[in-house]
Amino acid sequence: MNSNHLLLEEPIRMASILEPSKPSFFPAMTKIVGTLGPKSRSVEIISDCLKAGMSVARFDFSWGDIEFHQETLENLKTAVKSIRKLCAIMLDTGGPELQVVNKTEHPISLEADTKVILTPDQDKPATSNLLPINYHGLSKAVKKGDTIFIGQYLFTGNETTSVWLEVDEVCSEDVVCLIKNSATLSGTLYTLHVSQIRIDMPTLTDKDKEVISIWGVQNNIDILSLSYTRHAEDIRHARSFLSKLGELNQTQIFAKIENIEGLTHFDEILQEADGIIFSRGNLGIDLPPEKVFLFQKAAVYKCNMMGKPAVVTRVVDSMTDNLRPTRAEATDVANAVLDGSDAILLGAETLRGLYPVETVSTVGKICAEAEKVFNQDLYFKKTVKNVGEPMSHLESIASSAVRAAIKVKASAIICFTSSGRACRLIAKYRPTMPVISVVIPRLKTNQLRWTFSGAFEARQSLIVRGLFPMLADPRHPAESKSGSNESVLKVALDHGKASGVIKPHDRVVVCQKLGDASVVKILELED
Ligand SMILES: Nc1ncnc2c1ncn2[C@@H]1O[C@H](COP(=O)(O)OP(=O)(O)OP(=O)(O)O)[C@@H](O)[C@H]1O
Ligand SMILES: CC(=O)C(=O)O
Ligand SMILES: [K+]
Ligand SMILES: [Mg+2]
Repeated sequence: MNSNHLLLEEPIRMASILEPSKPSFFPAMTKIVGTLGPKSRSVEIISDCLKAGMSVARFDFSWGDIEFHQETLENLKTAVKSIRKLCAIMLDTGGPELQVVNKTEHPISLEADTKVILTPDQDKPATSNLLPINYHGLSKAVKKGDTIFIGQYLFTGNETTSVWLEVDEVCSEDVVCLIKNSATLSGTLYTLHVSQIRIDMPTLTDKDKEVISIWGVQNNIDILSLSYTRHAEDIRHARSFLSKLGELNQTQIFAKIENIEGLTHFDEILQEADGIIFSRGNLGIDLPPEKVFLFQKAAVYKCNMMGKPAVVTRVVDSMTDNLRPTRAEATDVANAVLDGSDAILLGAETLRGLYPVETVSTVGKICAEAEKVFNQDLYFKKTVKNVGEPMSHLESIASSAVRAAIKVKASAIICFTSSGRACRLIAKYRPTMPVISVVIPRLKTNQLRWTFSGAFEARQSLIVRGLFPMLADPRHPAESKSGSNESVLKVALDHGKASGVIKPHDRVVVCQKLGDASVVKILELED
């Protein structure tokens, strides 16, 4: 199998495991995406999450309205300004998600071995034997014997509120099910999963389009997380939709793979998408449990080889209610890093969990430890081999920069870029040191006004492992490539020093263009 079965490079001294880890400014090279919700929307909590290492904020439109999310976003903006740390904004669509509609929000008790009817008639109240759902096509999609799961949105497995049903019969649009376990549905949002069926609803729903054209446009979203992506066509369609929304033609699209249909079309989806989110919450139900790891490893590997960010979800569910993850979860986070993931996405833990800040910080610490034993050497060789020859000039420069930085034990790589392309290629080779990507704004026009590029490019690299962007002053526009960019380089070095990454007498590798030539140079710092 083509996965990165990464082994530790050399045997580890047992005693070294107990040595306290060196504190570092950057919590980890692996990025953390936090879902902002009821338990993580105050300026204070958001600031603490940012300080603990969150670099992407996910706004999940499966629940909450535009006003609610806008209020949260305003708080995020305040936090970003006050602690001076960039954060990317991700809009996560609702997509073709099946939901139980319980308008009264009263708890509903379901009793094992009795029957319950799922009906698309949303005017009926939810009761112990009738559950209205938001989808008319269920009766056509299921057959007797199929298994249906109903759980609290982003259910953690800890709740006693989820229920398994077995389809007993189909009566016109209704589906009669046998309840397999007793449970009480309490809480606001319940989603329905039916394994391995095709839902004939569009991936980008009308509601999603409305949210994107209002909230998305207003807030210049950096990343669209396209829930339930099933085909490459879904991405093309979303991209064409974004392209008509002004600045959102720069928004990146991350395909969320949440079911077997998405898994089957993974290769074509990866070609079209800017990144992939392995939605293990949903996938974990659609796939047999023993197959989940296999998909993760194979898919992360493919993303790595394409140089596209791979994001893994649902790692420390138990931290929703506890200060410590289970040992299985802690190991799982580390394995996601060893597999080559770029980022970890937190769902219930930050959305409605009791310890959002501690979760970000714990996950960051586990990632940092795993990065230390990541077999970069093996990874590098595989990546070079996979690219083949002849390499493109830029790819050869990028891989050389990483190799040089490792060989001279540089403490950082500084890479100049406008499009972000060069930095991403460097990140593809998984350097063991932070890459300070200096994004040089470019003057551009839409024939109405002149603006500078760079903000999207800088924030979008916040989901790429190892990249730490810095937006250069527009008074150093890209057009001034002629000089050696000494002044910007100085700012970048100062930035690295201030953040503790670069110290006196360190070596730093710089990747930039001098005249027409792309160069990799090694600096020996004095002070
Ligand atoms: N303003 C700049 N000053 C110096 N070097 C730069 C600058 N911008 C990019 N480079 C260097 O140019 C090379 C090409 O990188 P990259 O593709 O990211 O450049 P770009 O300017 O963003 O995009 P493009 O070359 O596609 O116009 C890399 O070696 C990169 O470090
Ligand atoms: C986050 C999410 O949607 C999932 O894991 O399914
Ligand atoms: K969603
Ligand atoms: Mg999901």
